[in-house]
Formats: sequence, structure tokens, C-alpha cells
Amino acid sequence: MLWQPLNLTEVCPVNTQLSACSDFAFVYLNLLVRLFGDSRDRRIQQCRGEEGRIVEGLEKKREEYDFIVVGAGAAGCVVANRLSAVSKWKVLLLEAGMEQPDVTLVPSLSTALIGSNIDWAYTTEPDGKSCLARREQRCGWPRGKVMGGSSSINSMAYIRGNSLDYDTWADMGNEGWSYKDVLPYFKKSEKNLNIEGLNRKYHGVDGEQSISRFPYVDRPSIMMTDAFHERGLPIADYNGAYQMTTMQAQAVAQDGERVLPYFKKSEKNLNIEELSRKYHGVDGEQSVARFSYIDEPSYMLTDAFHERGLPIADYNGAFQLSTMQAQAVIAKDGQRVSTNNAFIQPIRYKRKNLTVKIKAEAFKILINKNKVAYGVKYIQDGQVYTAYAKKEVIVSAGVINSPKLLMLSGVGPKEHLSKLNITVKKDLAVGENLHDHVTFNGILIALPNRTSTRVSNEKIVQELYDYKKMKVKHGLLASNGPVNAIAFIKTDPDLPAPDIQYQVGHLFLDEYIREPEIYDGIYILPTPYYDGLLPRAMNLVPKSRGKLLLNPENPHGKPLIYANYLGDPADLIPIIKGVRFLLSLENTKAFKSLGAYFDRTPLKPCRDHPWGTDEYIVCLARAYTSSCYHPVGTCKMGPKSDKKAVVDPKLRVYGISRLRVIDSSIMPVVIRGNTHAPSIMIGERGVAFVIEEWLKKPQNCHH
Ligand SMILES: Cc1cc2nc3c(=O)[nH]c(=O)nc-3n(C[C@H](O)[C@H](O)[C@H](O)COP(=O)(O)OP(=O)(O)OC[C@H]3O[C@@H](n4cnc5c(N)ncnc54)[C@H](O)[C@@H]3O)c2cc1C
Repeated sequence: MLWQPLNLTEVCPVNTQLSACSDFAFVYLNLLVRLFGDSRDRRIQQCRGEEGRIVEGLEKKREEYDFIVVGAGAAGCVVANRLSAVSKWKVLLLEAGMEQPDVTLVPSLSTALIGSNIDWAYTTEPDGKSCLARREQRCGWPRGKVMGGSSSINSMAYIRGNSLDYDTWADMGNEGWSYKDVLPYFKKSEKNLNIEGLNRKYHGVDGEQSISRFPYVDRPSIMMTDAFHERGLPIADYNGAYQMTTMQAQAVAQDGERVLPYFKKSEKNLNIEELSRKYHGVDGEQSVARFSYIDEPSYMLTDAFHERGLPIADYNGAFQLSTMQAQAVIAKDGQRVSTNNAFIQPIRYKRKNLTVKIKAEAFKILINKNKVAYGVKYIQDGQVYTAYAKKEVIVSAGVINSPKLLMLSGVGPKEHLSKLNITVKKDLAVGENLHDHVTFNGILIALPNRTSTRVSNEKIVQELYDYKKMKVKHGLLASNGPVNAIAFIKTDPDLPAPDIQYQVGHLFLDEYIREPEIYDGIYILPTPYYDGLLPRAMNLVPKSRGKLLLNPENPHGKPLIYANYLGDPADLIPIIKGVRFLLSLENTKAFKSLGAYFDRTPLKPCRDHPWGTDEYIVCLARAYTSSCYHPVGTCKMGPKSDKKAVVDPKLRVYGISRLRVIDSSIMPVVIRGNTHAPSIMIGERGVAFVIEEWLKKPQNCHH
């Protein structure tokens, strides 16, 4: 099956002037299908003569495994990898979506994946308080339906959150989840390819998941981090503007009196500092980089300086209050590394004990009268199959589908399930505690022609062909626009950790101002071409909680998502303060040197309020509310005393044995950052509990 893009005929109104709905857009999407619609796995299977032989269930013999993992997403791929490393265990990995198409590997096409046939394309229910200017007052909630799950369609930023987040989980009674406990599991799967990799206290280099920076970062993106930096957020580079910091020095670098242009002229900077072109050169003769090995005592020194108050600006390390071009899940060849690429592809055709089934959607977990899970019913190519698990069923279907599958199997709120005539196996608060980092669209930065990165349609087509031919991908299409220009701030100095994160989108400014509602649903063109920036202040500590219910009209269809964004008005406070800080960037040298400014045209639904006032910000927040794509919490982890807990700290579903949930849905409270890296960590941490338990058990012990 080929990748099928968003159906423009369905989403583009007849009279729209948007480039994303133009005749060119149709030609462009067809070209993407032609160049990148196929998948590596399909080609491998074709070579091996295996293509089309996916319907193993037809063989009529009893499908029996030790473990069944439902969902090949960020966490599920890690779980299946680690379990199948134990060669005596037979593992089944069920994935509802298709093989991962090549288009997912192109970083700059990340937003073109939304609404395509590898997106579950969920939407929230209208609530009269948020998403008010969205179509039918519903906010879009994309989720990956493909090998790799959302890790195959996300924006690729690799950010872990704050140590306080995990210590809070532990303080809530979740033993084994403090920062000290989880750090080794972050490091385990990490293969850090940048300077951060040298800091072994926080980073791993021997894991499966490549972490690096994009091979290309454009000027407006650097402008954003430079502007945050001017406003006081450190970039840890004492050859740059901010000297009050500590870090392992680059070699051959000098400090002191610098005659900047001459320093830059001969410099060929090979590390992260190269991204700050204001201070560093990359085209010179003199290579400047860090040593590939740094000894422990050297780290002791920088760590000691750090302890005495000097920041190290690696927000995956000790110090989160900073700005930086984020690391991403990308390899040295300039392509996305989803968890499918990292954890499944390398073992899929080698480990005989691992069976992967695609387009296989689980719809019921089999639970016997003793409340023991023993298998899964799934549908593949229109046929129903049963797979049996001798040891455990592990649900890794993500924040929407994990609670849905549990509820369809009789595990969930008694009252809700009874109304749907589903036999209740265990009354639990499944689907509750739903929350997300809320943000909104509509604060817009204009770039003048000289710094806009917009190009002609012909140029886009040419770049796509050129990119396809490159062996090691580089250039604009190997980057992801401004999204990785990230900063964290505290809106109140007394807070223990950041409460706002900035992330920056891209757009064509005039088109956005004219038709924001339609524009926001169709980001199909490559991310590095734009003449406007869409900076967003994300509330990292939302108080509002929503819930998810099965759809009474069709429990097997899309669940009802009550996001309850801004349900607690206190959630607006950090957002307002965050936008205020953002607006102050306009006076920075970074903005001025690129001629960037905030466009002050009020957007239609908020025209009654003067642009930039608190009332205007609140109006935008309620009209153009947006998900940061970080919903979590629907199968909450907690101690037995927690009435809302669905799984215990070892991720076992309360009241049902041999059933676990291992994915982002278990987060009791969302972390202060993006949720992909934490989901991989949850996979590692969770499966370690499983392996520990079953390797300890005597052979043939069934309880
Ligand atoms: C558009 C987008 C952009 C994002 N950007 C970022 C970012 O830049 N950085 C970041 O850190 N995070 C980002 N995220 C969030 C991050 O990707 C998710 O938090 C993370 O992938 C969640 O992992 P998971 O394992 O819980 O679920 P998922 O990765 O969503 O995996 C769930 C898997 O289960 C499968 N499945 C579901 N139901 C069934 C069923 N019944 N039977 C079989 N299979 C099933 C799904 O198809 C999917 O493959 C983004 C998310 C999206 C959608």
C-alpha cells in the first residue's frame, strides 16, 4: 500500500486563495507520492518474496506467543525489541497502520503527514471555551497510524523535560520513576551524535535511537534563539555572547579580545556553536571542534563550576532554562529515525522469535473469569483473528487507543461501560486525567523579502528531485524549518522550574492573515520555505483535565475527546505572561538585523480587542487554541491509594493480571517538554519491569 496524502478536495473550500490549495499543490502531492510514497520494508519484503504474506492467521494453527505488544509506536517498538532480545520468548507486535513510507524520513515533510493515511486524525469535542474559531470548534489531534506510530509523523524534537517532573511522579507514590531512576533508561536507547554526547552523565551514545541536529538550520531560526539569548537565556558558548557559563571547550578556540569577523573568517566550526552564525564561521580553513574523548576529571571540573551556579545550556542535561536549536531524532544521513527505524527494522528480518503484523488492529483483550489476560482479538484485511499470550498482553497503543482498547475489553469506568452494554471486568478511571500542553496560534512574526526563505514552485520541485538523489541528505529539505528554535522560561522567578516553552512554526504570512482557519489545517508544503513565523507559548504545567469516552454511536470508532482546554482559567496566566515576554523580542538586535517584526493585523475573531493586549491574547487563545500534540495521562500510573490510577508503578493494570500499559498514556502529570523522548524512556523503563519479573520466574510457572 502506498502513502496517500491529505485529500485536498475535501479540505480546500472552492474559493480559497491558499498556495496549499492551488493547482500546484495537487501536482506537488502527486510528486511526493511518486518520489516517497513507497516503503523500505515493502521493498525488502518484495526482495525476500514475502510481500503479501502478512495474513499468517489464515494458517489456521493456534497463534500463540509469550508476549503480545499492541501498537508499534514510540514506546511499543522499544518494548518489542527488548522482549524479543530474549530468544526463548515468542513476541507478536500488532500495528493497526501500514509500513512506514519513505515520505516520513524527509524531515521537511513532517507537517505534510498530518491528515494523510498514516494519521488517525482525531478531533476534540466542542466545549464552548476553546478551539472556538476552528472548524466545528474542534481542534485537530493527529496521531501516527503507521509503523513507528507518532514517532514517524512528529516534528522530531528530542527533549526530555525537567528532572523535577520525574521526581514529582516519584513523590506521588510511583517508586522507580524519580529522575535518578529514569535517567539510565533515557541514556540506554540514546545514540547522541552531537557535543552533548560527550556528557555521559546525561547522555548515551551506544543506543539505537540517533539524536542529532539537522544538517541545515536557516537564518530566521537562528534569529529566534539569538533573540531569546539577548533577552537573557543562556546559550552555553563562551566564545559567543554569553560567557558566564561552563562547558567543555572547543579545541583551537581562543578567547579574550576578539575581532569578530576575522575570527569567523578562518573558522570551520564543527560543533553546535556553528549554529550561532553571529559568532561563528563554518566556511574557513581552521577546523574547530571538541575532542572526541573527554575524561572524567575534566567533567568533574565543569560539573563543579556548574554546581557553583554556572549554567550548562543543554536542556536535556542539568539546566533547562535556556534557548537552543533542539536536538532531533535524526541520523547523520539527514533522515528521520523513528522508533520503527531504530528498534524494529534492524531486527525484524533477523530475530525469528519476533512476528510483526501490520494493518492489524486489536479490538479486544481476552480476559478470563479469574481476571487474567490471555490474548487479543484483532482484525486484519477484514478478517477477525485471535492471538494467545502465554505470559502477558502489553498495550502500547498510545494516549487515545490504549484507553479505548481497555474500555472495549471491559476495563474502564463502570457507569460508562454499562451504558454501552460492555461487561465490566474492572472498574477503573480509564480515559480520565487527559491533559495536554495547551497553546494557540495567531501571534505572527513578519520577515521582509531579504530574509524570507520563500521560493518558487519550480524551485521546490527541483529541490525534491535533488534531495531524492542525494545519498547523504543535506540542504533545506533535510531540515525542519524553525520548529527546533526552542526556549524555556519561568514566568515567575519563584517557580521551581520552567512553565513556558516556546516552539516556532512557519507560514506564508499574507495567506495566514487572510484565512487562518483553513491555513491551520493544511501545512503540506515543505517546512523550510516561509516568510512568516508562528511562535507559540506552550503552557507546560496545565491545570485543566479532560477525559476520553467511547463513542456511544460506535464504540469501535473514534472516541470522544473532551480536551477541556483552558477549562481552568488559571491556565491562561502563564500563556499571557509567555506572550508578553515573546513580544519583547522585537527590540532585540537579532530581530532588527533580520528586519523581523510582529505583524499587528488583528485576526478576525479578535478584532474587538486592541492587538497585543491581554484581552487580545486571551481571545486568540480561546479562538485558535491548539494542541502541542502532547496529550497524556489516560491510563494514569499511581499507587493503590490513588483512585484515578489505572496502572501501578510497574505499569500493571489494577485488578487484571498479565496485562500492562506501556506508553505515554501512563504519565500521571505531563512533563515540562515534548513527549517523544519520555515515551521512549517509558518503553525502556516499563519493559525492564517485565523482563525482570519473567526472567526471575521459574520455567513453566503459570499463575
Ligand atoms: C504531529 C505530531 C508532532 C509531534 N511532535 C513532537 C516532537 O517534535 N517532539 C516530541 O517529543 N514529541 C512530539 N510529538 C508527540 C510524540 O510523538 C508522542 O508523545 C509519542 O509518540 C507517544 O508515544 P506512544 O508510544 O504513547 O504512542 P504512539 O507513538 O502514538 O504509538 C501508538 C501506536 O499504536 C498503534 N495502535 C493504536 N491502536 C491500535 C490498535 N488497536 N491495534 C494495533 N495498533 C494500534 C498506532 O497506530 C501507533 O502506531 C508529536 C506528535 C504528533 C502527532
